[in-house]
Amino acid sequence: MELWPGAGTLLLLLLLLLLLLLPTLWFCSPSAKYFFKMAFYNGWILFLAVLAIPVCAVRGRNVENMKILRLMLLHIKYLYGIRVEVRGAHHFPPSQPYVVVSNHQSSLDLLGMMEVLPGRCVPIAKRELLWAGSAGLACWLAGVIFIDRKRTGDAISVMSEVAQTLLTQDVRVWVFPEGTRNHNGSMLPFKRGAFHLAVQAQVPIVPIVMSSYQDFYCKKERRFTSGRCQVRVLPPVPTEGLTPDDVPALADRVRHSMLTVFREISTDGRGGGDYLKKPGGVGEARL
Ligand SMILES: CCCCCCCCCCCCCC(=O)SCCNC(=O)CCNC(=O)[C@H](O)C(C)(C)COP(=O)(O)OP(=O)(O)OC[C@H]1O[C@@H](n2cnc3c(N)ncnc32)[C@H](O)[C@@H]1OP(=O)(O)O
Ligand SMILES: CCCCCCCC/C=C\CCCCCCCC(=O)OC[C@@H](O)COP(=O)(O)O
Repeated sequence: MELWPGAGTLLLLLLLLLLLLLPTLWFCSPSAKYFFKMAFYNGWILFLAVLAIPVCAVRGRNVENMKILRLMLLHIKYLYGIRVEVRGAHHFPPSQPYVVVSNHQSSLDLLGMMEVLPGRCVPIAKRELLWAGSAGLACWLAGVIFIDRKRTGDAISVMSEVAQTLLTQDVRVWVFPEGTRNHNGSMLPFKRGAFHLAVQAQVPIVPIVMSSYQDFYCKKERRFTSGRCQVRVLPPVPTEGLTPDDVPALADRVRHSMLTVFREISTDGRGGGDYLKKPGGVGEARL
């Protein structure tokens, strides 16, 4: 089935060109390596999405398709020499709906997410991702929930519908409560939608912390080498009996516990101690 005549060939030629350029990487400047690696990361994901679409299309839009996307993305960490260590996976509640909240540093979060993604768990994504070519269609087929961050009312009604779906279809949801990628370490203030969602559905919140990528990746410094990242699953936070009035305190409490763990498991980009603990460290400057 020729999806888009010529587009697939074009994409393949682009990938072949990128692979041919690979050996020249060793003689390039660090920033050229950064750009090449990020271009290949997005290009490779777009290519994998082209392969995933016909397989996912068999079921149509279905959260079970997230398994296919996960299987297709798991190998990428090896291509980039990123060791992902998972701790606390036993905290995931067995066979029940819940809301996962995790920090969001970069599109590399995909690697840690895919490492621990529970079954029937779909991310909430910005609407722009729907137009990201084949990746958008693959996400749509996998049941990814899209929200328009610029229209709070619409986003809130989408999230309210999700609260029903969680229970009626035994689905879990993965939210990045910072609402955007945070390249500077620490954690941005949390948006409250994920917490309203969990309270409306009266399901637990499972906080997940991905350690800082400063050791091997920094967008500002155009640095992208190999390294390691820890994905820490924290104990579930119950929401039974909570009401919308409890949401601000709940969001702050979860963010505080995640920030504490983020500091514990993160080191600075120069292999030194915890870059957030040093006086005036990036994280403290932002607290
Ligand atoms: C192989 C192919 C590749 C495939 C890749 C596969 C994986 C793809 C992965 C892709 C990963 C992509 C990852 C990405 O794309 S990350 C970017 C998208 N994600 C997000 O934006 C995070 C989710 N955002 C939210 O939850 C926000 O809260 C929303 C958007 C809903 C509003 O945001 P806003 O900016 O307005 O701020 P606010 O939170 O202070 O809310 C304002 C007010 O509204 C109240 N309120 C909020 N919510 C609710 C509610 N539900 N019921 C009742 N009330 C609610 C709230 O209490 C507050 O009122 P008050 O308390 O001040 O009085
Ligand atoms: C990233 C979608 C925007 C259109 C980009 C077109 C090319 C995209 C090519 C391949 C897409 C790879 C899918 C990566 C999945 C993770 C995406 C991601 O991390 O999006 C950033 C989003 O969390 C927050 O966006 P902002 O930090 O507010 O900006």
